[in-house]
Amino acid sequence: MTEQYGLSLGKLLELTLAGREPAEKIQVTSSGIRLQWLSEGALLVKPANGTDAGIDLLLSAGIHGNETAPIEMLDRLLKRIARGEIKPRVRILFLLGNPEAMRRNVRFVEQDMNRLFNGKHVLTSGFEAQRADQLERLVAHFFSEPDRARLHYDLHTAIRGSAIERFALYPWSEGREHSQAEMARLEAAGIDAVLLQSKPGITFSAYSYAAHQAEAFTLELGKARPFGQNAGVDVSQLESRLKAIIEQCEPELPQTLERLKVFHVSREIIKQSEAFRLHLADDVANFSPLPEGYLLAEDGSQKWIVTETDARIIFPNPNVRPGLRAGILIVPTKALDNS
Ligand SMILES: O=C(O)CCC(=O)N[C@@H](CCC(=O)O)C(=O)O
Ligand SMILES: [Zn+2]
Repeated sequence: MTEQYGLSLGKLLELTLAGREPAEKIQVTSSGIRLQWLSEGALLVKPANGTDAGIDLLLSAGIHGNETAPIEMLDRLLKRIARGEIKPRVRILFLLGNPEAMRRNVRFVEQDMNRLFNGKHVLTSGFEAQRADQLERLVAHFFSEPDRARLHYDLHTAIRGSAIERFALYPWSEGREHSQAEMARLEAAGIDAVLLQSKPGITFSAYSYAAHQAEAFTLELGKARPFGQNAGVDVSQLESRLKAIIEQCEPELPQTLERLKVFHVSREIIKQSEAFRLHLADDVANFSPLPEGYLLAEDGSQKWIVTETDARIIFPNPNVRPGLRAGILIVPTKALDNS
């Protein structure tokens, strides 16, 4: 196939959705960029000889199969690489997390894959557990080269609408500080808020962060919609920033955070049993403020009453399995200008 139409490995998404393996697993563009199919939904891109800037960039989407806007964005970036329009100077691993859930347009098939990392998949079995294991191995291999900068953006969209549309969750690990420079980069990528975690996590970004010392983020980019219906999800600023990182032509980042809103987790609401009741309407958006004294949830004799000043709720979801997070109570870390 000519480069005008792009190398056929640029069709990672089409191949993955069709459940097809490419006949040719390695292809090289005319400028020496190497594309390698690793397994279903996994493609490695290497810069041409002598152009590698020493950065390993992991771009993942589709960990939840019905969160399609970021999958479409990665598809656009990869196709531009395969056409020779974008010339990477960083190694990139493209991962489409849960192909079967993507084909069915569902969040997951058997269980939420974004609760199966950092060792959790070995405690269970089934389709998503095997895939989480495979993704961890792919990432471990990708991040095994020494003395390189490691960056992971795990891209999502949310079940509910959000008062703050684009936001990041920044994992936590003992002894590490959240990087101001990375937060400035998020701001430059059109992310409006960041939520700092304060305990170890079991999500995909928490795995890269803790197990491979990558700078890693879950990015929430709008509301989840089916393929082809994402005109209302604006990822343009992030897409331009990723292109700039890939080509190593990023405009200089500001030294201080200007408009990024910073929150930290006050408490996670963990559903204990099927008696769990959440006292929030389905249309309450992420980041909605909750008044002090508000009875947020009950589970048998356990009650979650808001005691925090200026608390907000994100990801309220009473339909998770017992033992899993049914919402996060967050509070602002610094004075908020526009809230
Ligand atoms: O909208 C929701 O309720 C969930 C959206 C979503 O999938 N969010 C991620 C966040 C991952 C993290 O905490 O870093 C998730 O719940 O897996
Ligand atoms: Zn998600």
